[in-house]
Amino acid sequence: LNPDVVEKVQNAVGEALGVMDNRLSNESTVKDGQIMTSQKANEQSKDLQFTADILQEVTQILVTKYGVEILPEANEVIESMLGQSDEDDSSLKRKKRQSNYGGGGGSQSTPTKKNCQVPSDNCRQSFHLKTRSITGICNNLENKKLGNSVTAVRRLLGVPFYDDNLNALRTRSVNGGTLPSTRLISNTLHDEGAQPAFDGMTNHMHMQVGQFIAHDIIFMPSSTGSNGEALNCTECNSGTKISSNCAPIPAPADDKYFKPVNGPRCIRLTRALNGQKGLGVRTQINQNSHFLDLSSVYGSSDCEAQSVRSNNGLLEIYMGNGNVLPPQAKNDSNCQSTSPYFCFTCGDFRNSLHPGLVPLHVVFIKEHNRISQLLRAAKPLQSDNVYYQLTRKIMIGVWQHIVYNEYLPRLLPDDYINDFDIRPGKPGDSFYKGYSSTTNPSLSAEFAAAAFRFGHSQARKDFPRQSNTNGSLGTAVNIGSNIFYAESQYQTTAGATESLLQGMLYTPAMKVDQQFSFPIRNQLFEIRGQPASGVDLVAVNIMRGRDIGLGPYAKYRYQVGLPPVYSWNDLNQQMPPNNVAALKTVYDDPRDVDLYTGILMERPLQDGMLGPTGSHIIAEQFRALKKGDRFYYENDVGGTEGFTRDQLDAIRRVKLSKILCMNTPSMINVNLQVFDTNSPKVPCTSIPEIAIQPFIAAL
Ligand code: HEM
Ligand SMILES: [Ca+2]
Repeated sequence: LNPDVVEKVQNAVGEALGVMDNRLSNESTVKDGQIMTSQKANEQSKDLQFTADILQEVTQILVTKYGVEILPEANEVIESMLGQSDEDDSSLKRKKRQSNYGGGGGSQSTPTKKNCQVPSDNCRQSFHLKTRSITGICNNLENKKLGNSVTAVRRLLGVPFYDDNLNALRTRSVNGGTLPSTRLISNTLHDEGAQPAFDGMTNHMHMQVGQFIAHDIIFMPSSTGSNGEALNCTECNSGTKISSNCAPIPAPADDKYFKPVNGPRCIRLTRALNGQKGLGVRTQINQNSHFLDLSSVYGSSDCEAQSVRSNNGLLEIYMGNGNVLPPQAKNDSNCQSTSPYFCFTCGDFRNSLHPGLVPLHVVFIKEHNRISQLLRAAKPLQSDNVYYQLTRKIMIGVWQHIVYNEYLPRLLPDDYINDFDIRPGKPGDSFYKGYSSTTNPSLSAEFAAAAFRFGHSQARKDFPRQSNTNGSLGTAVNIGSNIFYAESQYQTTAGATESLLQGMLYTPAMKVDQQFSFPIRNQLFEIRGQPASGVDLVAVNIMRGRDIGLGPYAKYRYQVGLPPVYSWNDLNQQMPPNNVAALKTVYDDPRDVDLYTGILMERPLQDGMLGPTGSHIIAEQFRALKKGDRFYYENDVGGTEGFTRDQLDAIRRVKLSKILCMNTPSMINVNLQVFDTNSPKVPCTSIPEIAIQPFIAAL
């Protein structure tokens, strides 16, 4: 190490700690729960943030003084200060504690009610050859942290797009002007208008399963204050006054919903948590295991996994007035409904976000318990863990099959399914042979913050309740006043979770287009009786893209095989003329268009819901999640315990509609095509349930 660089780095660290301490004294935070959020950081993420924020500050100081050229050498110095292992209580971390860091604030997302036994991270142990870990560790035997929870997201173009190339949100037009506020973009381009367009074919269940997939594979936590509490990023000047991790969105002066009060009004936004591990660019993390492994049911940390388990292989449930619900989260301060209508504890913190989500959690918990009980009934002498692990393995296989066999084909055109090799086999087909330990399964930032948020366009303004005969049961539950309110799940006379579930099967989703329903654009996280206390999810999505350094739409066109953009006319091939005209009214230049907006403005491909850019980013991600997952259900990887041919065939015959039937007592008939609003209804009994015998044989 060059002593000169060592000294420069040490000085910069000292200076950075001073800056951070100074900021600390200005930083105003609020107690957990006072600001409703879905992106709540757990302790492990918070711990990363404290170091990362300092590293980012050190980077700024060094770059300002010596230019970016110093970073590679400076990084070597930092590495030696941080020590080799993440777990080390390195000198930088100790310094951070001395300077008041180290975070208090308990967390509901890491419950401590049980002793959590963390499996060894020695990937050679037989556990890891047979069993998919909860966190994702050792899925990849060569690079054990690949796809693990609390690791970085991937960037499709390799680099982020920041104004300073390091950390600062993109604010400038290619013409030198300022980019439009994302709320202005939302108002101008994404308002629903007078005639909301429903999807002619696809039901609301497709939306709901999409979100369940999202909550399995991506959880990008928001930054917290240095005491571990939530930042209050509501005021327009909070980015300078409160924390550089605030990025509030200015509302236009003539905004119809977020009206000015004593001056300009902003929509709150906290920047995604920075988890950079060295000097250089800001880096966002995924707090869930990246793999498609039902993290939403089983959790993404070992403690979280324990907190949803019961005994005899079962998952915990709560019986509310005769209805099965997930266990109650009595200490969840984020929950807006109060005793006795608590929100719930599931593998994913966001489970009680809105009324459509809990019913699906219930179905998967019940299916786990149903299968586990079948196994135990057949071979009663095994341990809790044996039933749990085998059931979990079956459930994840079934889930992956549903995603690749039923969900994706409705979203993506056939040629994308073929080109990206994401079509699952049929019963009798051979194993999948494409596993590759060099494929990075991690979530791409572009998928997480743009492409896969297409589903927000499918969300209706409400969740109608329906009986099995298609009759309406009570009034529809609207979204706007039910974000993190859980009463609707307890309303037995209105059919509790079951009527919400059936409502999603029998009512259409909104069409995937640039329009969003009113509550999505105005009432996310709104507190009842306090209009405009929430956020605009569309404005947030676009701003999130700038926050995490997504490039503008035009930058991705080459990657997805489209010609470059120099003028507005170059967009005509992929976008209807009306959409290009609309874009012109808000953006200065076609090369400024944000990725999320660009994706939604494209004309959908034939047999698909999205245009070429969204379809490509999504297909690429699901290829990575298949090819890069050693435990992908169709695999036969030497040394890894997968499924036998009989077991695989049993899974390949599973249909989501049957799982909904088996776990919804009032359901007698079901859509033959589960995501088809107009599908003929058939008796549940006419669809076979999973053949359990091949799995019992393995016990
Ligand atoms: C009523 C339905 C829904 C609501 C209210 C909702 C709400 C939200 C909220 C509040 C966020 C966090 C935004 C942020 O802070 O950046 C979010 C993120 C996200 N949503 Fe949704 N969502 C819904 C449905 C869906 C659907 C159907 C999909 C996919 C098909 C989806 C995919 C995503 C993804 C990928 C993220 C990013 C998650 C992360 O980075 O952690 N959502 N959603
Ligand atoms: Ca996962």
